[in-house]
Amino acid sequence: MQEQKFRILAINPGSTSTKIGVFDNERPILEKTLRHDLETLQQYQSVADQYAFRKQTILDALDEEGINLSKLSAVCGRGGLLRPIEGGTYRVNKQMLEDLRKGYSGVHASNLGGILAYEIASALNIPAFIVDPVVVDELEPIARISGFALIERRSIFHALNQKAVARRVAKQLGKRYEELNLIVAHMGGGITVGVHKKGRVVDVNNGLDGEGPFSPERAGTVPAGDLVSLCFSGEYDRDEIMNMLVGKGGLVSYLGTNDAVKVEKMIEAGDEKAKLVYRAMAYQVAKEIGAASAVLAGNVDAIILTGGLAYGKQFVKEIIDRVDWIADVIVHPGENELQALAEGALRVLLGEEKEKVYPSGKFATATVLR
Ligand SMILES: Nc1ncnc2c1ncn2[C@@H]1O[C@H](COP(=O)(O)OP(=O)(O)O)[C@@H](O)[C@H]1O
Ligand SMILES: CCCC(=O)OP(=O)(O)O
Repeated sequence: MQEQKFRILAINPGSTSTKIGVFDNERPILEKTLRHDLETLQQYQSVADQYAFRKQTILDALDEEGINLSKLSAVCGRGGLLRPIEGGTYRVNKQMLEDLRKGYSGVHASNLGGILAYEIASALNIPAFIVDPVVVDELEPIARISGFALIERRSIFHALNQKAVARRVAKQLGKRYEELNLIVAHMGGGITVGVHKKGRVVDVNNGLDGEGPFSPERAGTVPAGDLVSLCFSGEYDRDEIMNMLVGKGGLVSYLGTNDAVKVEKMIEAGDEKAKLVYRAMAYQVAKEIGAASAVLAGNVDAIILTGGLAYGKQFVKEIIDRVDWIADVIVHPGENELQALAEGALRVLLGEEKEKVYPSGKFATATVLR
């Protein structure tokens, strides 16, 4: 029988970039990172306001590359802060669009993924999907306890890339993902460290707004009492404080840039503050990996470092020096999200997997305290 052929456009809006890919089945024919500098993004009041800018940037890039939109079979976007759901491929529907537009579980660039996919796909009369959104929730009950009864820990992380890279490493090791205990540190605009226990992410820091290592643009865990004092100092409103934690935290707050490549240049030029802060970011990632190894009681098959920051040789070395006593460290710089999006859509188009209907599972009617 002749192989079915599908052309899929994958769209991955991150905090500092929009990545796009065009795939013929699983074969990439175009992959492009459209970087957005801080000044450009800061012109927009909210992530939702960036929609028209990002859509035009995507369409211009496809046009420049000579991609004929009418040849597309489907568009797949990275899913955002929806209701918590199990992993899988979901068709973009009305409820999903509503939740993405209002930021049901918060605001993040990936909220635009499903919206951009839908808008581009519906003009072409083809389906739009999302795969493994940032709200994939497989936490064990013990991991949900925060330490204060009104606040529950939430699973918000780089689910798409963490799972895709973990599967790739399992294949390299000649095992199934479901057989292994892995710690995956995704280090991009945000940083999340996931505990993958036999194929389920049973614990992970909420990489969006206030847990775990600081990142190029996020504050991560900060001392709670001091944060409360800042909130009630009378100098800042809620949005300003949230912007400090997400977008203007981390490297941005100390060094004025979210670009680790620039920070490395500052260090090369002898900037001692830049060196200290950059090393501190690696130190906090290593600490989080140590904590993750305790969740697995030390039974760790491998530690995986991935995301844009994993290209930084010195940064990666700082982490490895602190954690390689736990398990072998495997470095997969960058991410595999576009490929993972395309493959997720393809599995459904080929009928290998059933598309899931949003919202689903035990969280379908969940309300999130915010
Ligand atoms: N070669 C490199 N060396 C060090 N850091 C890098 C390199 N390439 C990208 N980065 C850094 O990785 C971060 C972005 O990671 P990425 O995974 O692309 O983020 P996101 O998808 O969240 O926008 C930025 O701080 C960027 O400067
Ligand atoms: C919301 C968790 C995912 C995340 O932080 O993505 P970016 O690093 O792309 O901002």
